[in-house]
Amino acid sequence: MFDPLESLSQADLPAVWERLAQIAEAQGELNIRAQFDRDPERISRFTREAVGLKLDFSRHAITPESWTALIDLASTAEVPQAVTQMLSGAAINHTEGRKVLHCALRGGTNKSLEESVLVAEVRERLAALVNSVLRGERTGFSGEAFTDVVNIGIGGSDLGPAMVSEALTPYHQHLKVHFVSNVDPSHMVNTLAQLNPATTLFIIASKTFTTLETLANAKAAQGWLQAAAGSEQSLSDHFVAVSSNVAKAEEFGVDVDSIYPMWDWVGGRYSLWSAIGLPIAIAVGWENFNQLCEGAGAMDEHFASAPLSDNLPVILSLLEIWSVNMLGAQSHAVLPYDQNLCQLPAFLQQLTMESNGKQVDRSGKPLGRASCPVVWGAAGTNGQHSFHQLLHQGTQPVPADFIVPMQSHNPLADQHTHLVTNCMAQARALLFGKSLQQAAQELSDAGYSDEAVQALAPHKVLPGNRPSLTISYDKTSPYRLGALIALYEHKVFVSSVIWGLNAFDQWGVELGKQIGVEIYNEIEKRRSGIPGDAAFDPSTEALLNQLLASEQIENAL
Ligand SMILES: O=P(O)(O)OC[C@H]1O[C@](O)(CO)[C@@H](O)[C@@H]1O
Repeated sequence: MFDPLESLSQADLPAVWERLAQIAEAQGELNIRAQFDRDPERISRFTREAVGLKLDFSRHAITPESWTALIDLASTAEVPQAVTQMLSGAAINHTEGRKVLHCALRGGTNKSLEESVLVAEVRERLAALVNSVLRGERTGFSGEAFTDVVNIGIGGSDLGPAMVSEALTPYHQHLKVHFVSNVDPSHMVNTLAQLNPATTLFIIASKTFTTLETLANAKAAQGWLQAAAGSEQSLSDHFVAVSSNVAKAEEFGVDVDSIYPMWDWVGGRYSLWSAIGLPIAIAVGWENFNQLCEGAGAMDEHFASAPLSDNLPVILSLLEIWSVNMLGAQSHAVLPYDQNLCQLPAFLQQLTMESNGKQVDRSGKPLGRASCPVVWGAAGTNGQHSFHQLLHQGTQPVPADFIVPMQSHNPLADQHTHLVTNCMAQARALLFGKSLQQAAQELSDAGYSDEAVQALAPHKVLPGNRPSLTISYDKTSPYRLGALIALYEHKVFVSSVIWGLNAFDQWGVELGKQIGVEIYNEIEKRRSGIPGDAAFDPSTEALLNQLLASEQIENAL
């Protein structure tokens, strides 16, 4: 198994890790607030801007000394060399022998790649499809224009397109886009209940075209349409497929002219820029989809060329490394103060945790240190009325990313000002907290007895000193969103280089799929009275028997 990143000479890394550990130990729990008094330059020292995204990381538990050592870590890990390898098309996904070229889908920093030709061809076909659907030229079996599009896909073939489509709601054209991912029949049934078969277009999105959930849902869609159209009608205009497995899509029954290829050098969770982004392009129109890709392309340029200390993805990664490996953070909150970005945390969960949730290094040896934190979050201000309690008073500090546009697409009275001020207030409350003395003073000012003050005050203490950063920008436009997503994609890559792991495979998801097939086959046998030959653990057996018994009860009714 050839690994192009083996050429990185990271021999001095252990010494830099050691130095970081010493700094962290000497620092202890850094009083972040005090750093602002000590260093009047702190804001400018720890704020950077690129592609219209302003990153203020002055509220993280870093000092000029630890920051210099962190930059040294990125440099000693040869991050710039790894970036060059990725962008030039080296097969850095070495466990699958694949290149990692999602950047080539959005212009690419390396225009001479042979893959760019393929990208251009497919984009031309996609633009034609999007325009014909939006203009009502491609029609369904009744000759009526499509009004609704259902994307059937899961994981990377769902989360990115669904998140972006919702994020860009203000740019929507006239077609409604729906997403069905779960094999739970309720997802498909609930979606179809709102739709007219004659005017519904389905996109079957699956890189492999072997994913159980997607194939089951695609079959259900075929049945639903056929039942409505009658068997003599051709349904070919109702189906489009996106896949790197064109033969399988054709075998399924999709017309070859309606199959849009992607390639094994695009990872599923990095694929929204490929034909997998088709539902986005139909939702917002081709020009806006292009803008999304251009914003990402601009972030690629920044990533490839900015010095480490000004490089936004590198900075996000180093803050993650510091928080996880030196301060012991086990989770990371993402808090977009933009309702349209409410699916961003779910998207970042797959991007981050499927990429870096790994325990061995590139050569298969145990990492020996923590890797990816648990990523979670929700749109503000909703999260404030739910889990922010834990952020403020829980026993584990959770570094938080606040993401906030300064302008709304929907000016409505003073609501956007309230939204942004809440974002500012949360970051400030996390940092400053409330001391026991302040809590006691507030209570006695409110007229509580001394006894009540003593009893209540500890419950009202917020320790503060909890790290956060802010990414602020003008407005959630396609271009800005493209840059934001690419920022996080590259952050994940930088962390993987520093941890020394492969961010682009996902072997951990396979075992559950295999066992699922074994259990399903066993159920089929037992249902048809054939004695089962597989023996599972008692807990699985108990559930399996419960399922069969409940089917018998249902059948008897
Ligand atoms: O696009 P496909 O091949 O259907 O895969 C869907 C998703 O399934 C996974 O392989 C995980 O099961 C993801 O990596 C991927 O995004």
